[in-house]
Amino acid sequence: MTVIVPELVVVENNNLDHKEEINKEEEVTKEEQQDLKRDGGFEVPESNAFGHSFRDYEKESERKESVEEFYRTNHINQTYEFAIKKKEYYEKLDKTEMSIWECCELLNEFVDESDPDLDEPQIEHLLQTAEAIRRDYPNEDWLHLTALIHDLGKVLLHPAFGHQPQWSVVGDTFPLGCAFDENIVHHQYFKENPDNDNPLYNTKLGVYTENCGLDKVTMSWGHDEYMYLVSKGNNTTLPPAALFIIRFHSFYAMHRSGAYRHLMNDEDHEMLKWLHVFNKYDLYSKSKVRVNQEEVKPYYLSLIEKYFPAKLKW
Ligand SMILES: O[C@H]1[C@H](O)[C@@H](O)[C@H](O)[C@@H](O)[C@H]1O
Ligand SMILES: [Fe+2]
Ligand SMILES: [Fe+2]
Repeated sequence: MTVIVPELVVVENNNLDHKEEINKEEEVTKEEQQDLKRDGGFEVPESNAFGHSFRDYEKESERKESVEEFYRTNHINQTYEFAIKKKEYYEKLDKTEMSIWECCELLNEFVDESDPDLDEPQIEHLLQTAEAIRRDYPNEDWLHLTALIHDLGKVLLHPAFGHQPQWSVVGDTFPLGCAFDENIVHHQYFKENPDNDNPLYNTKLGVYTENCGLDKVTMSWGHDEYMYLVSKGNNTTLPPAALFIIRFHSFYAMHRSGAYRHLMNDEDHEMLKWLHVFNKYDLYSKSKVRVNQEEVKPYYLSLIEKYFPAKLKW
């Protein structure tokens, strides 16, 4: 199968060089971590809105306890069977019909309980990410739209979707049907997950074969997989790299820590370049500074029209 990947044009004032990171089996090294931080176009802030470093799950803060409780519940309940059932139920896309922008507005109501870096309504996060990436990659309009929609799957929290609990919608994701990797946030809570004691699921490969490709992997159920299903099921014309970003942006153990390389194939490594670009904006654009929605709305409406039908099935 040939997959068309948009060419990664490294913008001039952007010295992020992801080429070295591809096809490496080992964990992301210190140097690579530095590379991820270094960027002339986008200034990576030292601290989040609470004055702490980003994604510090151990740091005492007003959100630490609730975030940890979130992951405890998430890690106990996300099993291979659970994820498969949810996917079967939601991939029918028979719950409702609405436009992308309507969905963005629905997210005004929700704050993500898994996030140590942000307690703003989700629509702010979508616009902050999209506007930040648009500034540095002005010509990649598909990437602006990907940023705008990447978290729309959080609409599963909405009463119209059965009011799903936060643990089955948000937070980092991880493969099921094989051993849980130590790089996953609050890994200790997997001890209470029934799959952890199941010999079918608790080995390195579990139900998978070496380098089978992430497309074959059942990830913990949540907003990533759901929005991927929605985008694909509504025949978006966004490129495969956009779908990969949407589907795996919460898979930090893979894209940040370099875990689960044994499940990835060559295409995954190609796509990962773009996910690395995207992640910087997804994570570090989180702030208390709000974007003027009315001002930017016409631009995003034009992108939605280019890549999606007017009404989508959800
Ligand atoms: O708390 C955050 C949030 O839920 C994001 O939307 C998700 O993509 C991240 O992976 C997660 O850690
Ligand atoms: Fe997300
Ligand atoms: Fe996000």
